[in-house]
Amino acid sequence: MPTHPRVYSAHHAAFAKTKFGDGGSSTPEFDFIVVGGGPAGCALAVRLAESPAGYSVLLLEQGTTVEQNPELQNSTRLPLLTRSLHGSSFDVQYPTVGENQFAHKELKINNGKVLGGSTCINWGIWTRGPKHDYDLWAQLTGNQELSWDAMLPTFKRIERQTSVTVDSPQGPISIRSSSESPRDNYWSGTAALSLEQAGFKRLLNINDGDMLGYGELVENVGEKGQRATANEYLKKTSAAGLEVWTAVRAEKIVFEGEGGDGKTRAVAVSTHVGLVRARKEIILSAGAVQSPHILLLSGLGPRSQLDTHGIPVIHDLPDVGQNLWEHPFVDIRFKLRSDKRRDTAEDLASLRTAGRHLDKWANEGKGMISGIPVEWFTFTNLKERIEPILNKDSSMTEYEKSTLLRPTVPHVEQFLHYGHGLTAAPDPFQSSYISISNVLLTPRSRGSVSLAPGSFNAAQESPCDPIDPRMPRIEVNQLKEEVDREMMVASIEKAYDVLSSKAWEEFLEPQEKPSREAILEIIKERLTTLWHLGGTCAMETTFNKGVVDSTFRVHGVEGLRVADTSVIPFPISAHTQAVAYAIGEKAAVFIGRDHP
Ligand SMILES: Cc1cc2nc3c(=O)[nH]c(=O)nc-3n(C[C@H](O)[C@H](O)[C@H](O)COP(=O)(O)OP(=O)(O)OC[C@H]3O[C@@H](n4cnc5c(N)ncnc54)[C@H](O)[C@@H]3O)c2cc1C
Repeated sequence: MPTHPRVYSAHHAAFAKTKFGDGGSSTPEFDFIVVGGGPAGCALAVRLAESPAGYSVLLLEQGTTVEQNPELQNSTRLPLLTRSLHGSSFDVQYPTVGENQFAHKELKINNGKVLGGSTCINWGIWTRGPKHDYDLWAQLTGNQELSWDAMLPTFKRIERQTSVTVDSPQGPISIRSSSESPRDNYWSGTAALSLEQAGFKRLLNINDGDMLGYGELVENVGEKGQRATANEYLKKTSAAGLEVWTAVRAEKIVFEGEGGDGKTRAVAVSTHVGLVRARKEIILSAGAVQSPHILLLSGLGPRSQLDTHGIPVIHDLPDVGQNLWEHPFVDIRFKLRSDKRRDTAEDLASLRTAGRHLDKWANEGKGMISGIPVEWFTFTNLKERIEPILNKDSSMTEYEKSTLLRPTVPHVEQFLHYGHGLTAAPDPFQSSYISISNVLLTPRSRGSVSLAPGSFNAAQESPCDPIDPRMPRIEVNQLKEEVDREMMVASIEKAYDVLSSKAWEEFLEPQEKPSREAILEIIKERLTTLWHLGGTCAMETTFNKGVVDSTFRVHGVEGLRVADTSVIPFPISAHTQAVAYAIGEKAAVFIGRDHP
């Protein structure tokens, strides 16, 4: 793979001998080891390696590369084909436990398992999030470098606008808004009008920090409609000190020092192929499920849980794996009248029409396949609706008040699909749809990642298939809290208003707005996840001890950080990839400062 800096795969016969010597006689050593090649890990490893300090950096990824899997390449290039990657070798599909879910479903949560992480299998929606979330991070952690004003230059370092704009930043990840896309969506004007008619205020840019209203989609897609993944960081760097190992699974962290609660230092990563030492630091960027899982397997976590699994306690950290948040979502669909059918995502499920769209994209770089069939987003604050529920709930903490009841925060997001939405099976021969996806951005419900029976013993065994990750027990507890259900109901009611508005009258078959009870049944049937996980190694705040400090250093040990969406203390009102890149970028700054 010539475009990347030195990339080695453990699948190659010579790998073990080259890296670990004959019979494993040597232990490779780097200044820094970054575990996990998703957006946070790639941004962090590249920025560290580009530092003038001349660090040597090893990036470890359990999956293989897109280039090693040519049969999946087209699907990773085109966001609209994302669905075909679900269940492929690039996808972990984390199983979850369903007992506390409102819908009692055992979800399988897709997650990338390939160099580039979930950016290779995601939808390509690009949202930085509201400035008020970052300002609250800064306020609650006491670190002003996490405020919106301090994050803005970080986002500009990541992004590259495909159109020429006045203040055009030039980072590795190309982004564009839907009006700059050659997608040529027939429904755009009608959809915008319907949002106006439903009372939404037009936003000029959904990424300028103020998000209440409706605005255009921004997507991380390059000039030819190709998805920009975290691999862009690796392709664009010439840093000599960066080495990438793929198909290598990190099992646990190895410590030296006193143990117990004394000074203990992380010095090496035990992988399924051998031990690798870090002279300065080890950083976990393995995502919101695997970063806490690796900590637990290494002896950092709630003492009682570690004792139950027979894992020697390095440091008692009760919050590891707790506070798991995610964004639940539910599609509402209205049928297009049969004589009004035009291009929608259903076309891609029919060979005849999909061929036409594929040809158009291949020959002209245009058409609906050159992006996702979404153009408009809405963001709504529901403070007035949820305050009465929270006021009568005596378990409501100050922390929850400070995050949930802000008048500026978007509680729910909606996006308009030209097609059947993300959760329904395509139905090309029967009918075609316009859908609204309703996303709960600020759930109060929390889940957890914990050790599954046998995890520790399994982690000791070696070798095993490097791309078969260890599975912890995952509870997401979607809509467990009443207030979460209320926010979802409010969003769905609004979705009915939008799709029943005058603008859609001649195009859509009418549907009566269901009762509250009927909406709850719809939610039960269609509830799923938007694959945004976070919070499991949260930053310390005024209210919570957390797992890491505000520069992502793990409490109680030295030489170890977590840098990925796990550190986000409360659900951010945004799709999470831009935030993950920003966390990787920030971590490089914090680490560089500690190791001049
Ligand atoms: C189907 C889908 C659609 C999505 N759509 C969007 C979207 O449109 N917009 C958006 O903003 N976000 C979206 N997301 C979410 C976004 O992609 C993630 O939030 C983001 O990728 C998280 O980044 P991360 O670096 O924290 O972790 P990840 O992307 O999960 O990367 C972690 C990496 O670590 C590796 N790893 C894990 N354990 C180990 C180990 N033990 N050893 C070695 N390597 C390991 C994994 O293989 C993976 O490559 C979507 C996600 C999915 C799955």
